[in-house]
Amino acid sequence: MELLGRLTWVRRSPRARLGAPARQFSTPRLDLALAKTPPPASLDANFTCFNQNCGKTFSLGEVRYRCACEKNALLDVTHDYEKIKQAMSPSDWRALFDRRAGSTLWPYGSGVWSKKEWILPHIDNENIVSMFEGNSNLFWAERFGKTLGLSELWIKQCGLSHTASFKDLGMTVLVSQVNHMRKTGQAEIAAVGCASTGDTSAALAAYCAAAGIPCIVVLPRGKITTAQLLQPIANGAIVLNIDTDFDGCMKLIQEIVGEVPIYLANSLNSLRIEGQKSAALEILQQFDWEVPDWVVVPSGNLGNIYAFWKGFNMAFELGLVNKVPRMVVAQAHNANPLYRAYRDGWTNFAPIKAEATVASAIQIGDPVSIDRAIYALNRSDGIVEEANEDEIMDISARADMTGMFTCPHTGVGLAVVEKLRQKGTIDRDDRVIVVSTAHGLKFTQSKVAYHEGKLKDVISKHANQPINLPDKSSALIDALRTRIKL
Ligand SMILES: C[S@@+](CC[C@H](N)C(=O)[O-])C[C@H]1O[C@@H](n2cnc3c(N)ncnc32)[C@H](O)[C@@H]1O
Ligand SMILES: C[S@@+](CC[C@H](N)C(=O)[O-])C[C@H]1O[C@@H](n2cnc3c(N)ncnc32)[C@H](O)[C@@H]1O
Ligand SMILES: Cc1ncc(COP(=O)(O)O)c(C=O)c1O
Repeated sequence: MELLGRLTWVRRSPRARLGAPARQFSTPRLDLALAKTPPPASLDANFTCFNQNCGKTFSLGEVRYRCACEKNALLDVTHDYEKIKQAMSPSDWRALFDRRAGSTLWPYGSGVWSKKEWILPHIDNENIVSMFEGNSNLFWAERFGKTLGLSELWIKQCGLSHTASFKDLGMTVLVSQVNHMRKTGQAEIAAVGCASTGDTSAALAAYCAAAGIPCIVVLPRGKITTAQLLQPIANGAIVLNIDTDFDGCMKLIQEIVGEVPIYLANSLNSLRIEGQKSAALEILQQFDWEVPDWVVVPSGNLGNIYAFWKGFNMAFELGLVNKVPRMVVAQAHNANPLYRAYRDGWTNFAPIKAEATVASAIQIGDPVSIDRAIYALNRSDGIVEEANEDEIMDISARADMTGMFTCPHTGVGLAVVEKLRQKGTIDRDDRVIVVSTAHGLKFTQSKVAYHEGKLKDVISKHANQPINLPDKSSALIDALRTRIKL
């Protein structure tokens, strides 16, 4: 309670300092200035069974992760497209989103909450837990793109975020809904919990700490980076380190949430997908609502590929754009169950035991969102491609030498682009987006090992070592002359 009180104080402080009156969260006058026609309050969203033949719906206020049908199917948050169309024309929706992006207005300046009516329309603005996430840069990899024979390679830098991965986008939505349910007394939720390969737990811990909600994270011991482990520790989460892999942690957390009032925050929970889809809408905004040709998403549990497709498809179905890009799932060879199924013509999907990979956040062999991913790929003429350890680290090093600082997952995406370009699947003039899912600074261990030439199965062709020298200018100049013409 005390922390919740403090959050209110944080939000009030800028206005208080300016001597402004007490905070009005949903500021209708400002919203009017941002959108000539404010959307009606009647928009709403529900959980719907992902199995199209079932169609059961449930309130978002219910604690529920799967349908009640015999298939135990996943859920999807659904919106009434007719109501959205009636509320405003496509050009007015585009204008509203463009005006809000990056503005100072709570909560609409957030990249996620700037699309509130398409995400969680019903939630009270004062119950939203936001760190003004999203609005991440779309980096034009001009020099690096040329080396791959591409004129338009763009990197959506989702790692430029509060906890340094795309997980913030989904977690603001999930934790806001939990906060809303706790505040309105809709559900008894003692804590929120997740299994994680490191980034989900970091995001959950931060958003829970901001809201004053207890947080539990279940981690595969020794299989995440030091930076990722430190994040939930610093944010005061209860950190459970288990001698298993991510798939094992996922099973454990699902068993736990069935028995005690802990709310599940993995992307099995479709609320996460709703926030993550906002990054697709941002990409459209960043191209002035022109649709790119390819969007490549490094994937593990397969929630994010569906989230991106859903964002693009929503803009298409609602008439804001005229097509959906081709979606590409990029997997690490050591954790490639979807790639195997795709390669075999979708005849059979079988979970695997994922092996260790430098792309440790996607070391997942039994992806929960398998049905969502196949659905998205089938509807976007999608592709699955893989990259091995050497390919991941080699391309990451080459990209870094053109000014990036890639995490290994972004390396998987880049390696896949290189392969598809070499095969001629991607054309020279195609507009290609690689989703950078996390910040490279969370994954320094593998980068250091690469430059020291110590990584298993990797040839460090582009290793760059610091040159240790005595405290003498002549020694510096001699050393420089061995590297550049002076
Ligand atoms: C300085 S306040 C200005 C007041 C604002 N016009 C309003 O809605 O009342 C807005 C800025 O604070 C930021 N911000 C970040 N976290 C916030 C939070 N938790 N609550 C409110 N604003 C936040 C955003 O960067 C935003 O640009
Ligand atoms: C995709 S371009 C769209 C073209 C743009 N309207 C123009 O001025 O030509 C705009 C986006 O690219 C981004 N951007 C990042 N690095 C850039 C760079 N080096 N050159 C151009 N745009 C860059 C920003 O995120 C920006 O939102
Ligand atoms: C950095 C990073 N990239 C990619 C992924 C994969 O996303 P998804 O599990 O939704 O496929 C994750 C998390 O699992 C991640 O942390």
